[in-house]
Amino acid sequence: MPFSGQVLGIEGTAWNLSAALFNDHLCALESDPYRPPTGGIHPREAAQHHASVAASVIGKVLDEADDLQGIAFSQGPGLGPCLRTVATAARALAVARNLPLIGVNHCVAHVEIGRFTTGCEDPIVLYASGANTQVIGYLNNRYRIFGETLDIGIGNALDKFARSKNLPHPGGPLIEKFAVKGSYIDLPYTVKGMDLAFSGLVSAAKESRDSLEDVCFSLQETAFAMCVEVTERALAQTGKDEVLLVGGVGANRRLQQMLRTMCEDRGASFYVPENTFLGDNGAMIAYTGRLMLSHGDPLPLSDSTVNPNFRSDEVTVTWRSGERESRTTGPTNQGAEAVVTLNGHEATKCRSSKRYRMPGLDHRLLTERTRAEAKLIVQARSGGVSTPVIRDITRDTIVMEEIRGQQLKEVLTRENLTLTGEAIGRLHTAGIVHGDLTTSNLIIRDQECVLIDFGLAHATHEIENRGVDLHVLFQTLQSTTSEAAPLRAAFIKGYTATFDGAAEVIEREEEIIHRGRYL
Ligand SMILES: C[C@@H](O)[C@H](NC(=O)OP(=O)(O)OC[C@H]1O[C@@H](n2cnc3c(N)ncnc32)[C@H](O)[C@@H]1O)C(=O)O
Ligand SMILES: Nc1ncnc2c1ncn2[C@@H]1O[C@H](COP(=O)(O)OP(=O)(O)OP(=O)(O)O)[C@@H](O)[C@H]1O
Ligand SMILES: [Fe+2]
Repeated sequence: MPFSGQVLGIEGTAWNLSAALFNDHLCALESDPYRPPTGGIHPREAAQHHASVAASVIGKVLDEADDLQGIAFSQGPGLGPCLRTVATAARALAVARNLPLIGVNHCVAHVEIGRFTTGCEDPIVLYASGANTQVIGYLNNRYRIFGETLDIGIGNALDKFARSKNLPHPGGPLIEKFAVKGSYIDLPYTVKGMDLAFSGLVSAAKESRDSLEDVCFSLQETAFAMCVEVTERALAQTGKDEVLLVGGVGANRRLQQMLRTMCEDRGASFYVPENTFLGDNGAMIAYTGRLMLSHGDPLPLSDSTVNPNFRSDEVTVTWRSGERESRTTGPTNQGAEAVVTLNGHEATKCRSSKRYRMPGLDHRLLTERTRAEAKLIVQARSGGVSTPVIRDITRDTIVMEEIRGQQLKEVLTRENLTLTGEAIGRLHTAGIVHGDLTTSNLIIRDQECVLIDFGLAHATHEIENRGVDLHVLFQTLQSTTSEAAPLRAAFIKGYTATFDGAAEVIEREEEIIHRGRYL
């Protein structure tokens, strides 16, 4: 029998105390945002705000209830004091009314309300909010994180910059206004595989002596181009053909436009919910809570402790059927950033201009990456790493030997992961990091692992960069197979055999996984 009845959802992970009532449609939604008088969000003050308005906000929504069946709340991620305030209110209500309690993952809720309100089915999600910047896709009953920020969320990055210019919180919408009158200047662009970092960009923007309009414009252009690039990468890797934008920063028109352009050029569909459902809101919690309850996921009170670092891939999704069949790729390999044509002997890799990004940025990325790629392929070969032989190079094109073998993603065995570990160990010994270690950039041929796609590679001995190399690979394994752990162990075996500094890098990779995102 289909589930009927209403679920109350309470959201309060950071700036917005919001409650909603969901049946098979939204019945009521009330919010009371916290606005810091100065500076950014102060967790304790925000929690005090939530505590002082909760009764009235929730009360108004409950006035509309006539068939209440459950109480859902944001269990995490978010700011500890805020989460605890909301959880306390939710527990009290559930006990008083003898109703089931449902602990909702806030990130999953952003995705679910986005799918519901736009009607998309199986998208690659760009979740761009204050605290989070993630590229998410559904696989084997979980929302997998393909890539994410390695330091701060994009919204926090924008807000930090705005604060440094004495603009009030939240800075994102104001930056969007100033940007309208700006022109493009170069700022640091940091993409590592499907991960991103914003700190360097924010520091450079803060220090820039150009006009506020120009810096706001270029900050947006650079940060958004980074997000669109990793989203396109996830599309190319998974073969999915829908993109969904969620999170508070999703309200930005320029970000929406850039994603729409990228999707048009790739033949994918772009979806974005209306603003009410983009930033934090109670409706997303009520809706997702109702989905969970109707599939039998209530939460015992003893398990209702909040989790400030709750990640989307920790949730088993009980309410969705499998992902849709992926599209098959055509005769040319249209990767995320280049078109590669193979003729049986040679591979011609031509980097494509991207309409979504500024011509200046586009030209810079194409030239820098083509040049760096050719140079590092040659250097890696001299360090004993198997790579294609380079035959020719122009501004945006490299002609190289075609490697005839199987992509690692097609042959994910322990033996092949050990071969991969050996190759990466040699690469790191040679002082090079690959920068994009996904399983389609590793080709297994004649009992060896050949490395291709050095577009994001660089020469460095830094442990952090090596750690990120491993992290990108392990994340790909995590998001594409159900037996990531033994494959990871097999990789480490090979890596340790060919690289003296392996232990330190493996330790760093573990640190990267556990690093908090709420800086
Ligand atoms: C865990 C949870 O607390 C957190 N929530 C959160 O970050 O609030 P959200 O409502 O999703 O996003 C707020 C961010 O969204 C930015 N923002 C809002 N409108 C914007 C605009 N037009 N352009 C750029 N940024 C904008 C704000 O500057 C702020 O940084 C999250 O989802 O990560
Ligand atoms: N030298 C080569 N020999 C054989 N196949 C190749 C070669 N270079 C590239 N390819 C094929 O083309 C695909 C795309 O190449 P590459 O990864 O270099 O481009 P890309 O646009 O950077 O892709 P992505 O961003 O998705 O990693 C590879 O996954 C591989 O299948
Ligand atoms: Fe959020």
